[in-house]
Amino acid sequence: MDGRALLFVGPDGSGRFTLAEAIGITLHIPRVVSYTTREKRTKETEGKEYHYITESEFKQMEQNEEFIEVVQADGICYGITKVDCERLLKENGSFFAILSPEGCEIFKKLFDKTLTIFVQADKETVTQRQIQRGDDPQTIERHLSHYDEIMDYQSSCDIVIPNYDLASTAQELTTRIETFLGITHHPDSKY
Ligand SMILES: Nc1nc2c(ncn2[C@@H]2O[C@H](COP(=O)(O)OP(=O)(O)O)[C@@H](O)[C@H]2O)c(=O)[nH]1
Ligand SMILES: Nc1ncnc2c1ncn2[C@@H]1O[C@H](COP(=O)(O)OP(=O)(O)O)[C@@H](O)[C@H]1O
Repeated sequence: MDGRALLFVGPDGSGRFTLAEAIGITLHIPRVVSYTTREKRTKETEGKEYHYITESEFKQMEQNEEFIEVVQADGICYGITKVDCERLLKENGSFFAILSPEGCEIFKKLFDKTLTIFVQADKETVTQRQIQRGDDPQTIERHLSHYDEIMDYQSSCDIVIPNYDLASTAQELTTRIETFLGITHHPDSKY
């Protein structure tokens, strides 16, 4: 596909969603929203974090070949549709996605220009953030069981960014994404 896909990957709780949202607002780049069969959590909103669908709806969409890629993790299905990617590329020329390493590899093959951004934080930090976010203990344990395997993927990414101080991480990442997108600023510009 002709267009630029910015792919966020990293361990759960590292801050992928937070950074993608913040940078998306600054640079006016939308995020492609995945479909999932997992239940919507109380704090989540349909169409914001995900599109929540049943397993049979997911199967039907898969049979109709609507997905550009699908992944199953811990019994939950996730997928991104071709039509959503095409629409965002037509409207904006680029989009963000939050993906597993497998999803990133598929997108790398399908898109002309991809930038893989690995958001990194240590195990203690991601654990604390998930507790604060209100994830239940089983979910945190499930996420942590994938931590080491996901960290191994950083060597395959274009950018590896540690996320501790949110403001400075967002600023550094914005600059690096602007370079990738070929956005230049007037030297006197404050932003
Ligand atoms: N390949 C792929 N991975 C996805 C997609 N949507 C989400 N993910 C990954 O699935 C993981 C689990 O999602 P999450 O919302 O945290 O569900 P939880 O594990 O139940 O808390 C995330 O860490 C993402 O990396 C998708 O459409 N494709
Ligand atoms: N640099 C940071 N400092 C402190 N808290 C952060 C930082 N980045 C993200 N968070 C918080 O940590 C939690 C996990 O971030 P989130 O973006 O949901 O992670 P992910 O999408 O990688 O699972 C959220 O509650 C978020 O507000």
